[in-house]
Amino acid sequence: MAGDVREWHADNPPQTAAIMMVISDNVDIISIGLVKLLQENKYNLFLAYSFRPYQMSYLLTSAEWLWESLLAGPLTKHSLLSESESSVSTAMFHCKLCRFDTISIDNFRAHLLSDEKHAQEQEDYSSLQKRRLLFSKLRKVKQLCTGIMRTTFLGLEREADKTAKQRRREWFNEKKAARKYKSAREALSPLADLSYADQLEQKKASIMQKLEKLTGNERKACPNGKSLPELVLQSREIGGLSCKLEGIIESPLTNGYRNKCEFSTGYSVEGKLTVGFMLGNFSAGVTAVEEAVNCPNISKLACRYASIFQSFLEKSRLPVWNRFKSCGFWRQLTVREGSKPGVVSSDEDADSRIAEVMLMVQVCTKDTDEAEVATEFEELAKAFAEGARASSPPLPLTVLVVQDHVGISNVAPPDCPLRLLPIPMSDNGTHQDQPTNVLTEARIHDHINNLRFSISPTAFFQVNTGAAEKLYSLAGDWADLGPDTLLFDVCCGTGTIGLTLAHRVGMVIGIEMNASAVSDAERNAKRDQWHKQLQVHMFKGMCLMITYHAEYVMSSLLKDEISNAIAIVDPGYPGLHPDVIEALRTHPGLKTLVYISLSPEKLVANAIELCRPSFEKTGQENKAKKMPASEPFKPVKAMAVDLSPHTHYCEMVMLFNR
Ligand SMILES: C[S@@+](CC[C@H](N)C(=O)[O-])C[C@H]1O[C@@H](n2cnc3c(N)ncnc32)[C@H](O)[C@@H]1O
Repeated sequence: MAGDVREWHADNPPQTAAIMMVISDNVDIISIGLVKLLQENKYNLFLAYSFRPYQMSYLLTSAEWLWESLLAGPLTKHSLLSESESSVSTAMFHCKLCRFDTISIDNFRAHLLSDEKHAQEQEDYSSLQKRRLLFSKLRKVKQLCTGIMRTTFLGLEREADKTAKQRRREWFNEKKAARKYKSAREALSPLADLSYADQLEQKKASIMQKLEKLTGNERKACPNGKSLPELVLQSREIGGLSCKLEGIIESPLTNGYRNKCEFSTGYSVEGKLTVGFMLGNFSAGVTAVEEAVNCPNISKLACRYASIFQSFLEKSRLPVWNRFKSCGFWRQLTVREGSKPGVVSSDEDADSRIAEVMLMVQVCTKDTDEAEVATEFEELAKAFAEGARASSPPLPLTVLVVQDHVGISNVAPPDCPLRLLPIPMSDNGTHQDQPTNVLTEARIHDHINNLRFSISPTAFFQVNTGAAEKLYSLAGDWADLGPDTLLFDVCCGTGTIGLTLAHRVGMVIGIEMNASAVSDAERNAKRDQWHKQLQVHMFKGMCLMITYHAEYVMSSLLKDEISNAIAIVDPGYPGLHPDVIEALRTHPGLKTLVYISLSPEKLVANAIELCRPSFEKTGQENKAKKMPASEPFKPVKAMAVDLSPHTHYCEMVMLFNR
């Protein structure tokens, strides 16, 4: 029966005010299993039995009856053996032979003496006395529980007021929070079982929600008595959206499109040493690492390198990283791929786009013997080189680099020490002519709009090259560029946006905090292609890439005399710093802004600051509202761009002007 109750519970969202009646003579036996479940879910429980249980039940019941008296007629106080609110005392002694109940030990003794049948029971009299003591203790516990029940009843009444919808939502949220993925496919490609058209619909709907949210937040941000901002007024004509959503741009590839994959090391659910993906967050207690089986977004090449690394680790003398103890050696493998120029691959042969491969193995060399580390690195390079050659078709391997990171999480700072490992060319031990510990050549190349981009190990590069090309073209088209435009590429990474649009503007200034990405950007800008195409020279007027946090330099870069500036910002997850927003918003020469974001929530939060009307200060505003007097931006249009098929992520582009 306990099983039945559990099954019912599993099939039904918590019915906080549900009443459950248990009819059983074995309640004392089943109660241990049920007590936690029923208390946690605050079910309203009634018990009925044909005779009093030998032991009192620990269940918190609302009332208890003898079944016969329940059937005999209307419920009376007498027939109610236990009723939580009035705490009526229950019969404490029960004769199993003739089902005699009494609360008096003397009556019970007299009953036992009444005939021979009870002689045996009489012998147990002394044990009954002991039991009496126990029962009296239990009765106190029950009285205590009755008090708790009363409080629970008040809670139940309040709970009952909640709508079924609310309860259902809470139930699903709890389930979601407790969710642990069953497979790497579920964790990495949660939408893979939907058709691509359905995935796009889902993403579009989610972006529309964000646009509605922006309208709502702008309305809230407008002080009483002030006229509503234009975007709130115009939203009435477009279904509550803060601006029109033009649509969603599809990814050219839906399978094998990722050009960067980070594989963790660890142990699978079965305890097998694995190079793959964690099935959830470590902070949520998930530690299992599973192989990337059936994850359509990942290239076959990346999976092959993960499996070569896994075979190597099985033989290595050094341990894999232990997340609980924060110790171990081998931590992570990053596979980065560079694509050939102009190759249009299809979902079936997505790997045919790959021309160059960079492998970055993250280790923690702390407390490990240097000579042993050197030997292991040599064997690692050999394993990758041989594995790449033995694959069919052979895999490209351009750069092998080791990142030495001692931190707790695998996310290493960009200035973490890197070491370039020579890649053996063949079994006879000849090596590629590569210097060790010199990182000048630790780069692969990718192509966007037929331009070649250098990518160093820690530099950001969009993970879906084909879709990124569409994203940058859209940003360029919306930005309304001209030959005298000064284009600010804010958070420029390797300079992809600014450089792909440089031929359409007078000058590009890129701002990026990651020094090696800026060095890539400078190399990319200096290439012959730029000199020929644009007759530009670095730092002589056309393309300037600056290594700085945007918040420190934005206001000084936006000089007063600039009248034709356009900014394209792409800050990633953190969104724009308030100082950058203030600099952009308060410069009168900046009329157009294109915001690209993988985190539509952040975009919406920043958009509120960009579009909020500036009111005279009353001194009452909180810090977030202190925007110096300036003309607010208006959101003109938005577009979703799908850079991550099979996942929930979606890039959002929004055009603002004023
Ligand atoms: C989403 S990436 C975009 C890079 C580039 N626009 C592209 O598409 O390849 C965001 C970039 O912003 C940089 N970044 C983040 N916060 C920054 C800040 N406060 N100042 C300057 N750059 C920043 C990161 O290092 C990263 O390269």
